[in-house]
Amino acid sequence: MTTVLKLGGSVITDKDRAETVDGESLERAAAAIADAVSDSTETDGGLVVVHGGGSFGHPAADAHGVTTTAGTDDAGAVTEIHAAMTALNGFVRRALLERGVEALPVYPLSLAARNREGDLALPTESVETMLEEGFVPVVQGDMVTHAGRGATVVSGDELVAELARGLDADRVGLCSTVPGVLDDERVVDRIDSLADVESVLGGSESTDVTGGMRGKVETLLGLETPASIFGLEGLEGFLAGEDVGTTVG
Ligand SMILES: Nc1ncnc2c1ncn2[C@@H]1O[C@H](COP(=O)(O)OP(=O)(O)OP(=O)(O)O)[C@@H](O)[C@H]1O
Ligand SMILES: C=C(C)CCOP(=O)(O)O
Repeated sequence: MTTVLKLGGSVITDKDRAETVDGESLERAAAAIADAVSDSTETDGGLVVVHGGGSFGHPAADAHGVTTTAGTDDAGAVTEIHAAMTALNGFVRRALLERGVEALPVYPLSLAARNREGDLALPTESVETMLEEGFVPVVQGDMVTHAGRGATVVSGDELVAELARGLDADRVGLCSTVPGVLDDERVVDRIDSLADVESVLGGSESTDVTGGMRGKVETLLGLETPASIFGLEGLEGFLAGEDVGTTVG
């Protein structure tokens, strides 16, 4: 089984304090991943970890007026946003390495690009070889060059979708601050089309340049592999092969 798991920036950072990690949540996520990597047959085919921006990437991108569609030609701005994400990537990898997970960084800025239509091309050879060699790739939401627009943001959710396609992943999970997609505080079990949930989907409570829950569901609906959206309390279960939270697709 090849699994692609996103740790939402809203989970592993304090979204209301600039560039601050939520240490307790990151430790809890890293412990669940370390257990799964050492014990569970569910992750035998490899586990790719992707992480979002939280209070690292989003405020930096917002300050420069950059989103997934609004770009910049300013290399200083691109580097600043990229550096904020790289700093968070370092925290995630350190938490994993401390628990014996052989984590390696993957920086989409140097690997991926968007064409004029905004479609993302993400070569997967390096991630595939990392998996074959027993490493756990840790891929950050990032900036990418974008034909005709300089550089734009690439969200962790888009990277999850591209990696799931490119690696032909068996399981996809998005761990966020909510226990799933909520409809009046109740977790929606399954979403097959955007129309099912359009009225309840919103953005994010904090600064978020990539579309919050609505962007997440839209991105996941385009996938062949069903994807789960769940909270930190569902992470162990997801990694053990259980159905948790909301299934999209
Ligand atoms: N119907 C809904 N159900 C659940 N959450 C929703 C809904 N509508 C909007 N949201 C918001 O979506 C947020 C989750 O999206 P967000 O983009 O913040 O998560 P993330 O992927 O974990 O973080 P990041 O984008 O920083 O990586 C929730 O915290 C909530 O505020
Ligand atoms: C803001 C940047 C650079 C990445 C955002 O990724 P996301 O938090 O998954 O939407």
